[in-house]
Amino acid sequence: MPYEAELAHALLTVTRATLLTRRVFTSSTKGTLSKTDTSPVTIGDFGAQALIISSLRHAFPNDAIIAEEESSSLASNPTLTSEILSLVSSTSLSPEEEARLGGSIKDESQLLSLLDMGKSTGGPSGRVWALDPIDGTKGFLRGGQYAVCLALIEDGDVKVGVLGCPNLPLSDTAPLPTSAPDPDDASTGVLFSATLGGGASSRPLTHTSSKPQTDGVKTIHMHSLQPDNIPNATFCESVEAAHSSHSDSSAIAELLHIPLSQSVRMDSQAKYGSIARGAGDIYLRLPVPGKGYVEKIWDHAAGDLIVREAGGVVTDARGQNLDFGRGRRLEGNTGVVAAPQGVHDVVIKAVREVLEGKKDVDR
Ligand SMILES: Nc1ncnc2c1ncn2[C@@H]1O[C@H](COP(=O)(O)O)[C@@H](O)[C@H]1OP(=O)(O)O
Ligand SMILES: [Mg+2]
Ligand SMILES: [Mg+2]
Ligand SMILES: [Mg+2]
Repeated sequence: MPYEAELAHALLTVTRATLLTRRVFTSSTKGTLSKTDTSPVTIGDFGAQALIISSLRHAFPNDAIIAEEESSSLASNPTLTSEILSLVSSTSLSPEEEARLGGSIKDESQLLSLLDMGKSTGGPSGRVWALDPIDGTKGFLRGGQYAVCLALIEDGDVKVGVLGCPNLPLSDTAPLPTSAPDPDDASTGVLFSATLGGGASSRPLTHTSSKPQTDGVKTIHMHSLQPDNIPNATFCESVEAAHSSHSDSSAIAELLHIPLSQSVRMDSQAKYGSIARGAGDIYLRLPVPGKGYVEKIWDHAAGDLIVREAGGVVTDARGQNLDFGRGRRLEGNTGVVAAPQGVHDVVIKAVREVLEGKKDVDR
């Protein structure tokens, strides 16, 4: 199977990092800092990024990396740096698995230099890994959903995508969660993955060295929805109204005769994983007027491939494919609309009708 080695590595490194973030999630102190753009970052984000970059440098030394965080956000904070080092030094993987990932991080200076190895500018050619060590940091801090996201992009196309979603139910048939998860519940925690042309899968996040990662793997599919049954669809969107316009999504739902009670708000790329396994149907991310926000590739690459491989279509709000070959951001796209193949056209028509009806608004 093409990209088999890359997928196996991505699954293991995302597992190790997600288990680290879970330890921070359940701890009372998360070492939260505010970045220059005022968004939050925690020792969980830094720890997960350093571990994943370290393993990628070990296994694929010639590949470029684009990652969200950088060491300057730590603002030379020695207390937090040493907390992160102790966090990355404790592992629940076996010695063999640790060896596959290149082992642990030696000291603070290695930790800081690894954090800064995700500064590639990307572009239309070559291999680049896109990493979001914690997507949905606000959800992570609120006790809600978050995801550890890693994708391999080659010549602008996503070839491998893995999402670690520690707070989603393991069961593919469980409904979209609407309340805070119980992190101690053994039926919580799932990994989603896909390779281009190889389909999409889910598997348990719970990991012990005696339980290989091939245990519990299931192929996942979106619901096959047709225009006639759109009113039965469930849609999901960001919790944060600053990230996706809630008023536009309500207007679109009304046009499609989808009751608003069928909307679920959750943080992070857990939305992509949820619709890919049929625990929801449509993901709407609608530009907020006046913001001019350009989406980052690490917020979408893995989810885009997982949904497409599960039988969905992912475009921006104008119906254009997401273009991952334009650098660190999705410079050619605005918003995201992900839906099953059978209804994506109808959903885009409604999205355009609502957004174009407000053309006078700066967006
Ligand atoms: N104005 C914005 N519009 C859309 N997405 C945003 C905006 N500001 C931040 N984000 C990003 O949205 C992602 C979370 O999405 P969701 O709300 O669906 O969970 C985060 O990665 C966050 O980036 P950041 O890391 O800078 O906070
Ligand atoms: Mg993110
Ligand atoms: Mg993040
Ligand atoms: Mg962030």
